[in-house]
Amino acid sequence: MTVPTKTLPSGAELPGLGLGTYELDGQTADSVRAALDAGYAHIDTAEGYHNEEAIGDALAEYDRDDVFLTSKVLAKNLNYESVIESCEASLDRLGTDYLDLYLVHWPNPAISLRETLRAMAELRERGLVRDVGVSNFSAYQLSCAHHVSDVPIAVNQIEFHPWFQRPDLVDYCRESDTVIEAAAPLARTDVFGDEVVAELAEKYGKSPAQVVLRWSVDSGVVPLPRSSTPDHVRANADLDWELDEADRRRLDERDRDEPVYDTPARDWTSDVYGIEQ
Ligand SMILES: NC(=O)C1=CN([C@@H]2O[C@H](COP(=O)(O)OP(=O)(O)OC[C@H]3O[C@@H](n4cnc5c(N)ncnc54)[C@H](OP(=O)(O)O)[C@@H]3O)[C@@H](O)[C@H]2O)C=CC1
Repeated sequence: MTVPTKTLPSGAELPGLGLGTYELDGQTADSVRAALDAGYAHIDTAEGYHNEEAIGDALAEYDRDDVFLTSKVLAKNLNYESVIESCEASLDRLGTDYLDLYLVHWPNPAISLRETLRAMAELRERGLVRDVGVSNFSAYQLSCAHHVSDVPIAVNQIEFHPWFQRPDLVDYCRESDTVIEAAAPLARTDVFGDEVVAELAEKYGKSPAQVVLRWSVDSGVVPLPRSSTPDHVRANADLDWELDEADRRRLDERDRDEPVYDTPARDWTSDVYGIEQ
């Protein structure tokens, strides 16, 4: 697989493709094994996915230092003590003594962002996490995070796929040196029905998933496709081919501003989420 890595503030290299694990349920450990055997070096989980123990079981069969491991703290656990406790509990369930990346799963305007990020900095200082970041933050919320944090905000994990390309948020992430990870990069299969995706899959002899993932990587984001089907896990790592520039641009033009999971009402603005927190 030819996927460029991204250098994070700690100096670590973030692999350019990761396995998503949301709702893998009983398939979690087998999917993680299939991914690591297929050459993935990056697993994305969260305390909210209730699968960290299964991931830990699978990881125990591999060299921990060969895997880039991300988890996330739930939005309800963003006060100082809860962030620390959540991270320690995730480490325990995952059977590891560090996370490569720890993310704030969703913003929570009821809890001080400064306090949350102070706890994230403490975790980094203690060596429990190597880099910290956020998820589902709007451009405004991300700018607040950069403003109040004592440690660099390495990543914003956001919904991103051909039907939901979020150009303003993507531009701000780039301007602020924040790596974008693509959650729901396959739009939970919805985008497979897009006529241009289908046409390009036919043209290149690839699956719609492979076309969308190749385009994601070419767009500069880090896709996190989830699959419970080992053949799909392996196929999604087949990125050793190229989309023509003109075809890539055709996919750029498929944006419909249409999320599969993002809730615009959660995109709080300055009224409730100010930098003075
Ligand atoms: N930070 C956040 O709030 C969020 C983070 N995420 C992260 O992003 C990851 C991916 O997003 P997710 O919402 O899970 O959905 P995806 O966009 O990755 O879509 C998953 C679906 O695609 C199918 N699929 C995967 N590969 C193929 C293939 N090659 N051919 C056919 N079908 C395929 C899977 O079915 P099958 O199992 O049969 O292969 C599954 O139904 C999550 O697991 C999570 O890690 C996602 C949402 C929110």
